[in-house]
Amino acid sequence: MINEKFQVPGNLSLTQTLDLLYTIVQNQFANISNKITTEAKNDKSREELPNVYKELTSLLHYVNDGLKEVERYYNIPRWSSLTDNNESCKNKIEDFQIIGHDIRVSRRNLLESMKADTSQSSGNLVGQALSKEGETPKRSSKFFKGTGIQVSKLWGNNSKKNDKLQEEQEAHDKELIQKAAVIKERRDRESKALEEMRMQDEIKKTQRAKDVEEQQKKLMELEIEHKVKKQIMKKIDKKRENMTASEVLKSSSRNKSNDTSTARNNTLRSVPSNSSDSGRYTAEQGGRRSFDMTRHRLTHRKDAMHNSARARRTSRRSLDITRSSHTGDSSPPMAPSVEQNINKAALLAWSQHEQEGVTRVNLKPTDDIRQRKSKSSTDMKQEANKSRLQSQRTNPRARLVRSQSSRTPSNGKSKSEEKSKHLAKPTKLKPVQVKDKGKTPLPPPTIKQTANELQSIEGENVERSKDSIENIDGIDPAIIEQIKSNILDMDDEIHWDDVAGLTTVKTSLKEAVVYPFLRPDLFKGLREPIRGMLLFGPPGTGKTMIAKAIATESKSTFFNISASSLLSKYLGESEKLVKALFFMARKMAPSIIFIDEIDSILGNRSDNENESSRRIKTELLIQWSGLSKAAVNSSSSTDQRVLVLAATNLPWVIDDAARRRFSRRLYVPLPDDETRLYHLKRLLSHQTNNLSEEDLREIVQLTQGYSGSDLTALAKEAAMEPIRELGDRLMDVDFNNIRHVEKRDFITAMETVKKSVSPLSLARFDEWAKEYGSMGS
Ligand SMILES: Nc1ncnc2c1ncn2[C@@H]1O[C@H](COP(=O)(O)OP(=O)(O)OP(=O)(O)O)[C@@H](O)[C@H]1O
Repeated sequence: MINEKFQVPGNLSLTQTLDLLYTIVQNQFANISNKITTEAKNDKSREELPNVYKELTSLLHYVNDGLKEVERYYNIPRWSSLTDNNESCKNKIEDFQIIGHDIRVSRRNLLESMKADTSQSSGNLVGQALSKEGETPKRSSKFFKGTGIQVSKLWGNNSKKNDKLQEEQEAHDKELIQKAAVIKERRDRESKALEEMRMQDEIKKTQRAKDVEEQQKKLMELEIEHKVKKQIMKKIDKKRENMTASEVLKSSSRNKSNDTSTARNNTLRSVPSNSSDSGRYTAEQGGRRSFDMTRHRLTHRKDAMHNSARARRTSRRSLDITRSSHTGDSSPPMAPSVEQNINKAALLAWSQHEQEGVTRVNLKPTDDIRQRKSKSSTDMKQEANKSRLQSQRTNPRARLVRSQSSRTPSNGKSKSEEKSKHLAKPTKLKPVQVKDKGKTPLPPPTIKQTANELQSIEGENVERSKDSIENIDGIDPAIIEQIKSNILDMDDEIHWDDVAGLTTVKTSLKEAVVYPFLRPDLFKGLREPIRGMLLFGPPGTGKTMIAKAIATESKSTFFNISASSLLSKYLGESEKLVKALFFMARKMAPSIIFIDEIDSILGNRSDNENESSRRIKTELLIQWSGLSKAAVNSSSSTDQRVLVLAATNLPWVIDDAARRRFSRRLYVPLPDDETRLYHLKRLLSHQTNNLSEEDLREIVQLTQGYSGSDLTALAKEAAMEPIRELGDRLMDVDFNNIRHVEKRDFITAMETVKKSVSPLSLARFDEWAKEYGSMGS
């Protein structure tokens, strides 16, 4: 290889060619270096050293010629100008200088070692070596001219055997070696600096990550601290409220004064307001409730706060009175610990009395306190029983849920009065068990009785809520108006009988929606009603009709929405509308929010989706989820009776997130023979006709694949035929003289009204129904 000349491969760039040459030289030099180490150790092979020296010189020639070839091939006038713009070339040239330095050093060392051998032996190794050197290249290179270095000087060697030349060469070698050493040093420095920079970067990165971690930790700690504080504050507040209530009760029962009895009443009122979640309500509250729940809640909360504050003031006063009357002097108030004990005892007595109807106190206070406590708890028990009985008398809903243990007979009031009390029912009620010892409980009401009572209450609610939608607190009246005019559907009354066929669909809907809405008492827990149902199928199969029929049959408020009724030209209005819609639906429960063509609102998300429709979609999904959450967290049956019912002809377009929320997906298929017959009969029932059962069956056969709406259109078209025949006589003809509709009219109409659903789309519906839905017929 060394004796050959380097050839520039045509397909490489300059840098690649330099790389190739460098790799060849590097490998050759590595081989020669190996030889030097092995041969220098072996006496016999030392004779080979001159050859090795020659190889080193040839390698220098090879590099020299190779670089000249590169110069020629790439037409490089000056290496220095090239390297100014080309960093990688510059580095490569430096690499050549370094390897040149290494080759020269090895060659010099080898020469030294041969000189030493010559002085010892008779042979002249140096002479041999020098005589074996190749010829000095004749053409000088411009290589390194800019830097004052010339290839001829860098790589050339003196083939002259005289010492002078040799010395010159050595001096030159030294110079080059020094230069190469400088380059090497600079490179080392640079790589060291680079390494340092990299290390510093690493340190900075690690430090930054640590800082972020610490900040997150601190934030988390702060959050936890905040939460804990909040919980503690809540507990303290609750305790304080309860304590105040019990204090007032205690003192009022003892003093029996007018002032303290007012405080007691107020306190009794305020207790449930603070613990409305527990679902206990007093009779006064129930009686006072207006139907407008939101306003009522706000007013009630205000009242409760007011009463509670008054109660606290009164209780403090009454506690002082009690204290002074008990001690008989005007001594300073009791030490806080004793006061706390009294409070605790009263609180415990009150809560246990509430739960069990018996007094049991676990604290062990002083005799004095014990006396007061037992007395007050007995008083409290009587008070609570009294108030409960009163509550049962005045609050029918409360009586209803409590009637299993104690039924109070009607107190002779008129039906309308009773109804008005029904309307004033509280939203959240839980059965409160009162142990009336010694009394035989009346038999529980039958399911039918309970259902009837519930139904009458709920029916009244719907009526009232429809009247009072003008002013629902918290909703912009303009939005209410929009919902009322565009969405709330109060006109159409469609019953099951109006919908032809679809028995399976009807049965499923009755089970999933109608019965749970009518009998919320039966459909609780696992049986709780679903909150999302999808009706899908070809167009005109009666999906909208079914939705309306559900609303009628379940006595629900029907909100009928579509994409157009939701889209508002004002930014952000649509979301408000959606929010208000769900809010109203809850208020007016049982309700059905029917979304026709849901694919246009909740279709698959895409990149080119319009921003406002994306926002509506998100709001709709949020509100829908909120409905489920409200139901889960609520003990009230009304909250649970809001259903999102949707219809689509393109179920496969619906977004996955929306599809998931439809617990049931019912296929509403094309009508079968029997359904078409039933539908035809219903359509013709208001039209004079001569069609026999046989004619009808024939038409049914001819209308295979017709949808419900196709059939309606066909019947309308057929009914027009006798009129068309009249032509201009139409204006004078007597109604009774118009001929009846006949089979031939249907045959003629079939030429105009054809089926609208293609077999291909039917196959697609079947496929989707198999995968995601349930079949209906
Ligand atoms: N099963 C049916 N019983 C009685 N009438 C039906 C039935 N199916 C369809 N129709 C008739 O077709 C008309 C359109 O029905 P409807 O709007 O309920 O269909 P749809 O499935 O909601 O259609 P789209 O998917 O196009 O909204 C109804 O007004 C009714 O006259």
